[in-house]
Amino acid sequence: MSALDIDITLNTGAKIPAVGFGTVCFDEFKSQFKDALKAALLEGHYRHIDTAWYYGTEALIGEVLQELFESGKLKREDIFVTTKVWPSFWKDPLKSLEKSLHDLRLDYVDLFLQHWPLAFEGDENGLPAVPKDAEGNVKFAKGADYLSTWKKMILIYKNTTKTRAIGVSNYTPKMLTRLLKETDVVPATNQVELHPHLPQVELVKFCKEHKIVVEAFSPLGGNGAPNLKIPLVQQLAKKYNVPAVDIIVNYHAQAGRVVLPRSQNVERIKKGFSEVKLTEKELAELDQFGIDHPKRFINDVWGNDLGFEHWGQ
Ligand SMILES: NC(=O)C1=CN([C@@H]2O[C@H](COP(=O)(O)OP(=O)(O)OC[C@H]3O[C@@H](n4cnc5c(N)ncnc54)[C@H](OP(=O)(O)O)[C@@H]3O)[C@@H](O)[C@H]2O)C=CC1
Ligand SMILES: O=C1O[C@H](CO)[C@@H](O)[C@@H]1O
Repeated sequence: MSALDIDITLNTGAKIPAVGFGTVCFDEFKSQFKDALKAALLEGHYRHIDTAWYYGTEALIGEVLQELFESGKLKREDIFVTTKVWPSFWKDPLKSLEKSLHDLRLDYVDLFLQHWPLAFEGDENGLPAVPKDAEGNVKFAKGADYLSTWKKMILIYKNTTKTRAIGVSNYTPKMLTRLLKETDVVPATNQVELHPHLPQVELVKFCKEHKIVVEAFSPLGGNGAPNLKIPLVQQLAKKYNVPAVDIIVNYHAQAGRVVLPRSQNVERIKKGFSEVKLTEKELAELDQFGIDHPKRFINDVWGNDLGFEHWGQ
């Protein structure tokens, strides 16, 4: 059995495959990106793509999807596609979504996320993506409220067919509490950094209580996959006779979370991930590891004032 076959039900009733293909791609790997994605969809049997306007990979994804649809190797309904609106597009999430759909060559996405609870200055095309002043400080949009983007996303969700669900990313429980109080759509997901070094136990509990599916980004700890070296992860990999990456993937999938590993290595992608039945005790031990050894790997400067746990380590 493959972990890639596991589905999770969203609060819309739709199913989201528990494992999604992460599509952040650094420039030096862009030439390999299409081959990696094709391998993921055809040989790795991924059914879920996690992307964003910010990643600059949507046009490449669109080329691959068009080719696979036209050749009959894949149908639109076979895959779940997520995109996100970046803070520099905070005033006009519809324009951002339309740009993403154009590049992805799709009529709709399955999930549209607010990438960060932030608003940056930016022109009508969301540029520059990260505006900075002469001293190099990020230029936040003065007087902007991150919930205004969410409210506009609600209108897109209710009044168009361009997305089947909406959700958020990088929200804390405090921000979600405010969102739930002031608006009438519960986000389908909250995508956050989450792994055995950062189990975010309180956030996970909050989301479960409010039927918000948690999506774990940077599950391997980003470049170099440092989380694969965690002794407990290695120990469990030995016990179950699987690669360490399978322990990380199942840590999330088994707990009802989406997990978004990234790889540009075709051989790794083709292997997929076995389903491993970790015990409740082992899941709790993986959480406890992070409580004892908290570490966040994605420390983008614009998140400095968001009040995240263990920021800036
Ligand atoms: N909402 C948000 O704000 C954010 C969302 N994300 C999403 O999450 C995705 C994943 O997070 P990201 O930070 O990109 O990275 P990951 O945590 O998935 O780590 C990627 C690194 O792990 C390596 N790797 C992958 N598989 C293996 C393996 N089996 N053995 C050894 N090394 C491995 C990759 O190298 P190689 O390519 O050589 O395999 C790469 O260096 C993103 O692509 C994006 O879709 C990420 C950050 C923020
Ligand atoms: O989604 C995202 O990816 C980048 C790089 O990891 C991060 O800044 C952003 O939130």
